[in-house]
Amino acid sequence: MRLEFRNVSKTFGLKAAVDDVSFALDGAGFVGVIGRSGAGKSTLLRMINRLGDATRGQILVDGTDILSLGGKAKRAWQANCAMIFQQFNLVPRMDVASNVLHGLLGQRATLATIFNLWRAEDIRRALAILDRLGIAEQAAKRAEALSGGQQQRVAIARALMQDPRIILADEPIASLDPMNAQLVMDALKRIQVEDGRMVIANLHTLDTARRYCDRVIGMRDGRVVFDGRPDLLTTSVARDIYGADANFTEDMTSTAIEERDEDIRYAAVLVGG
Ligand SMILES: Nc1ncnc2c1ncn2[C@@H]1O[C@H](COP(=O)(O)OP(=O)(O)OP(=O)(O)O)[C@@H](O)[C@H]1O
Repeated sequence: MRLEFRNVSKTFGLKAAVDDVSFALDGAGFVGVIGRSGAGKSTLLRMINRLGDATRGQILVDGTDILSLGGKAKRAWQANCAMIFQQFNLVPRMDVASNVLHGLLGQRATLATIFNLWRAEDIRRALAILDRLGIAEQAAKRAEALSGGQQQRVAIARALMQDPRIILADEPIASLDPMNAQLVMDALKRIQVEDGRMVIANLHTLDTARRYCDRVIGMRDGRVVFDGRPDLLTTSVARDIYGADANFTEDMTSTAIEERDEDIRYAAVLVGG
């Protein structure tokens, strides 16, 4: 799959949240979008699945401008790019399995979904996805009873239910402690590598971008100011992206955890890796 931004801008009033952005992504990979708050990361991501429209430009997916899609074609595209959010956006009082099955809303008859009548094969698939993410035993619990890291993995499971080509993640670990952040990032990475799906994640820390991404896009004031491999993200490049002064240190964007042995073993058990 080729995803190409061509001179894409999005303005709110006079403010250009995304300003003449062009880049192309070829094939599956893990792409991180970094930049300080207000740089335009969310706006960029939301245009890809048409949660927000662009003011100018084209977003080409295998040659088709997805910004020009309407009606059924637009919905089909949206089903192909699932989104996960910082605040998980689950239905808190609903059980985990039903939350996951909600990934199929729009693909199944409305009446059946209102009454929570799902096909046996859908239920089996939801449970298999939960199992893959290491949270099968939570399937019958209410979503609100789970930890943040578990809830985010439920949100990932719901996204996978759509069988999307792209997973868009808007600050997926910003509300999580470092341990749970690692579990969630490991789960996203596995999905990207094993399934060959493209993952595009807005990340608020440099160390996460370095550790998980194949490609990093750095934004500042709506513009792309860095686009390349994570190993090219030197401190001075980072300083430029974050618009920081000479006092900038990487710790300012860091959530690095101490990698104690038991943490690593625990993570491996939970994600089944
Ligand atoms: N619906 C909106 N109406 C008006 N201005 C908006 C709207 N959405 C975003 N903006 C503005 O556009 C700019 C980019 O916002 P955006 O949320 O994309 O940045 P971000 O990099 O994702 O930041 P954060 O990490 O804080 O979410 C900001 O100046 C923001 O105030």
